[in-house]
Amino acid sequence: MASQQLLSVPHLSLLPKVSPFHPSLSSTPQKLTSLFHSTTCSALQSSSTSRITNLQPVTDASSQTESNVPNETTALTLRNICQGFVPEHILHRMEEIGFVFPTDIQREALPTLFTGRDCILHAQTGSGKTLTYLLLILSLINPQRSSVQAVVVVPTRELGMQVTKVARMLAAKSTDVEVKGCTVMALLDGGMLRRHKSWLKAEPPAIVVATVASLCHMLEKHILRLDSVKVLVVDEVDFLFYSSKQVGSVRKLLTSFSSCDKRQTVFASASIPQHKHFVHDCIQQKWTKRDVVHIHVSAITPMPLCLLHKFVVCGKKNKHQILLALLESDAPESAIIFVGEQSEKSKKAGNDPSTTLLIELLKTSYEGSLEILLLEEDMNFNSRAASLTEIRQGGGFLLVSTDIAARGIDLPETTHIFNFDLPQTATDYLHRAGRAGRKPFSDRKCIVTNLITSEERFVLQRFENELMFSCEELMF
Ligand SMILES: Nc1ncnc2c1ncn2[C@@H]1O[C@H](COP(=O)(O)OP(=O)(O)OP(=O)(O)O)[C@@H](O)[C@H]1O
Repeated sequence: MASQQLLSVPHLSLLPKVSPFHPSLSSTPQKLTSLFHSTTCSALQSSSTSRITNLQPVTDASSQTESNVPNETTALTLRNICQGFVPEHILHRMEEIGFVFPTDIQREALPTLFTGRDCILHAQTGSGKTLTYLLLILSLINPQRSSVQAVVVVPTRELGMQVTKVARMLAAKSTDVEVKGCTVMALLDGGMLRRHKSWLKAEPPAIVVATVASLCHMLEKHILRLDSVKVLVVDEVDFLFYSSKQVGSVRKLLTSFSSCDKRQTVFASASIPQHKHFVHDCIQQKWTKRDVVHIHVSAITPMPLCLLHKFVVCGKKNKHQILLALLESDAPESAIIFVGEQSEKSKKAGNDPSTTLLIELLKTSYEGSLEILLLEEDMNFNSRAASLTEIRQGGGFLLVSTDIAARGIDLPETTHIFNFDLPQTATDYLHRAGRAGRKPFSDRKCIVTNLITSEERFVLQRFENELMFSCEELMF
């Protein structure tokens, strides 16, 4: 069967076409083994033991060491993996930003991606999937060509802005080398589409980061064409396929607006439910080529090990007071408080949404120093952008949000997550929790606390079973 064929050991020819001067070949044979081993493991089975140090028991969130940083003299670097594929000035920039050692997904996926194969990047939240696919894109772009050569599709404007920022940082024009930088366009819902139309016609950018609706609008109006696209990335692919209303447009994008034979296709997410089925669909539906590789890192522990999970059983009436008490006792450096979306029934009844009530409570009763911010779907795009900009300007924050902040948003300062309302599914729990613990080489433990009623205990237990983590009860 096709899917079995995919998961078999790759041929030696799948090894990256490394130049004889590649540093990985110039030193020890061990390094060649390491590159091959990564590719083999990834296509064969789930792997990754690189965070084994995190298995040690911990007691609190304040033990802040950096002991997971690889040994500088012996470890494989991102440069080792990318040299010969990614232009030197981009490697230089990458190191300047601080990306020196590969995370597990980068080490395992990049060699396979550089061979040109379609890949499904399936790795924990905060594991560095964005840099993985951006390095592939930057290895293929020709900045001299005036055409769209790579497209990254994202589910929300916020995630799109974040990916654009990282892409622009890496692809910026180099000052000391005569190399043209490549342009990155953010084609996102709520943006100025008229201005983008003129830009696309006058001088097409090399990379487009887009939300589905805005991208399809441009394609349908023939303002943008995907003929010269070498790589198409769909980030948070399971969300776009299974949870959003845009699945029809995503399918069209993958099959009608472009053909999988003419591009390299990359899907990324921390959660791909029934992934074997998904791989099968990818081939059957021609979303990818037949030899697509599913690269699954940390399959046994989908939940990052740096997260500690707790719960407090409380009544609906004293939830607010419990939250205030937790904020005082835990003293987070920065936190996200997730609240469920208001139901249609509650809206019709004219009730205030929980987010508004919570913000009011915090503004009047929270005595800490963190800045209180709100992010939810119903806000206009400018207010949404303002909230995230304020966060990114530094200083501690207390962000009250619906699930709009649950996917992809990277706020590495976040030390605590509070589920004021439980999420709907285990997958949603995974992504909410994963907004904390986003420093790949840090040993820092972050805390996820759930405020639940006694009837919700079994729901949380189900999430624990499904995601293989355990939650400790806090007594108040
Ligand atoms: N090689 C690296 N060295 C140091 N930091 C890195 C490296 N790669 C990525 N990071 C950092 O790790 C954080 C998480 O990366 P990223 O946002 O790509 O995670 P992700 O896998 O896409 O997570 P999610 O599934 O939640 O979207 C970011 O702050 C990023 O800058």
